[in-house]
Amino acid sequence: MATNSSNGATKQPPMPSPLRFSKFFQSNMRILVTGGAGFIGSHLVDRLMENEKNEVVVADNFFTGSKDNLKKWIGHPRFELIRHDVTEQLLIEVDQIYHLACPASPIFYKYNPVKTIKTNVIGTLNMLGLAKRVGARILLTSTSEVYGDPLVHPQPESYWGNVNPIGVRSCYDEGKRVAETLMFDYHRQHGIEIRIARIFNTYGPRMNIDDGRVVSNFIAQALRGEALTVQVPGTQTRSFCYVSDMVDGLIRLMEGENTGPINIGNPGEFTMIELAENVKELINPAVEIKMVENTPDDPRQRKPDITKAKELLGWEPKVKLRDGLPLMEEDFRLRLGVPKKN
Ligand SMILES: NC(=O)c1ccc[n+]([C@@H]2O[C@H](COP(=O)([O-])OP(=O)(O)OC[C@H]3O[C@@H](n4cnc5c(N)ncnc54)[C@H](O)[C@@H]3O)[C@@H](O)[C@H]2O)c1
Ligand SMILES: O=c1ccn([C@@H]2O[C@H](COP(=O)(O)OP(=O)(O)O[C@H]3OC[C@@H](O)[C@H](O)[C@H]3O)[C@@H](O)[C@H]2O)c(=O)[nH]1
Repeated sequence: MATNSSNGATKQPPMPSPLRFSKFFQSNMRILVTGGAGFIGSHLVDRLMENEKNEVVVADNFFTGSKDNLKKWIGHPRFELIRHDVTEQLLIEVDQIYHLACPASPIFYKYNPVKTIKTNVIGTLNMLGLAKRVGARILLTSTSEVYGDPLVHPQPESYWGNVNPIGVRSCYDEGKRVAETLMFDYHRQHGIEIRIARIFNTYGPRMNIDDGRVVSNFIAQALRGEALTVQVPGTQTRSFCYVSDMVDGLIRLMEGENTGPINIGNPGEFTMIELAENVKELINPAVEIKMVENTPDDPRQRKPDITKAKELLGWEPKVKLRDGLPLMEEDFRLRLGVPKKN
C-alpha cells in the first residue's frame, strides 16, 4: 500500500493473480508503457528491458511517437508493441502501468486540443480502469505545466499553480490537472496504488527533429546553419533535465513507497537567450540568434524544487546541460546527415 498520500486511501487494492505467489511458477513482471514509442517512453522501455525479469508491453497510437524508437526490441520475446489509442479501453493483464501517452510538445498538443484533453482525461480513466481490474500499480507522467505561469519560484509540489482554464494551453495543463485528480480519486475510492511524477522540461536523443520544443529546435537549427529562433522576450526561463536522469527518477518513483506528486527535473535554470548562446557556442558559433514572436500564455519562469525527490527517492539529476547538449547533438547529426568537422 502506498504511503505519504495527502488524503489517505480507504480500501486495499485488488489482489494480483494467484500465480504471482505460486511456488513453481515464477512469472516475470509485466509492465505496460503507454506512449512508449515516444521520446521519454522509448528510453524508459530501453531501461526496463535491461532487466530480464521484465516483460514490456507498449501501447501507442504513433501520433508523435514512432516504431523506429523501439526497433531494437521489435521481435524480442519479452517485448510487445500494440497500436492502440488510450482513449479506447485496453484489456490486458499487467502488474505495472507507466502512463505516458499524450503529445508533449506545445505544437502537437495544440494541433487537436479536443483530442489532447480526451487523451488526458478519457485515456487516464481507461488506464485507471485497467489498473483497478488487474490490481496494477500505475504511474502518471504529469507535468510542470500544472503550475501554469507560476507565481511561486522555484515550484514546490505544494504550490497549486496559476493556470488559465480557457487558454490555448489548457487542453494540456488542465487535462493533466484532471488526470492527477482522477489518480487520487481512484486511489482514495478504490485503493489503487498510484504514483504521480511532475516532469519538468526534458531533452535528449530521439526527440523529433521538427518537434517544435526549444532544445530540439535550437540544435536542429544550429546543425542546418539556420538562425536560432528565440521567442520574445527571451528572458523566460526553463530548467532542462537530461532523459537518462528522467528515466532514473521515474523508475525510482514507481518502485518506491510514495504516491507523489513529486517534481522530477533539473533545477539548473536558464533564460532562452542563455540556452541559445550555449547551443551556438557548443555546436555552431557561425549561426545568428534572432528574436521571433511568442505564443499566448507562455510561462515566464520555471524551476523545480526537488527537495521531495531527493529526500523520498534519493534522486537528483547528474547530467548538466552543457554535458547533455553534445549527446543530443551527436544523435541529431546522425539523423540529419551532418557530419562533425574536424
Ligand atoms: N518531455 C518533456 O519535457 C515533458 C515534460 C512534462 C511532461 N511530459 C510528459 O511525459 C510524457 C511523454 O512525453 P514525451 O516528451 O516523450 O512526448 P512524445 O510526444 O515524444 O511521446 C508521447 C507518446 O504518446 C503517444 N500518444 C499520444 N496520444 C496518444 C493516445 N491517445 N493513445 C496512445 N498513444 C498516444 C505518442 O504517439 C507518443 O509516442 C507525456 O505524458 C508528457 O505530457 C514530458
Ligand atoms: O524555437 C523556439 C521554441 C520555443 N522557445 C521558447 O522556449 C521555451 C520552452 O518552450 P518548449 O516548447 O520547449 O516547452 P514548454 O516549456 O513551453 O512546454 C514544455 O514544458 C512542459 C511539458 O509538459 C511540455 O510537454 C513541454 O513541451 C518557451 O518559453 C518558448 O517560448 C523558443 O524561444 N524558441
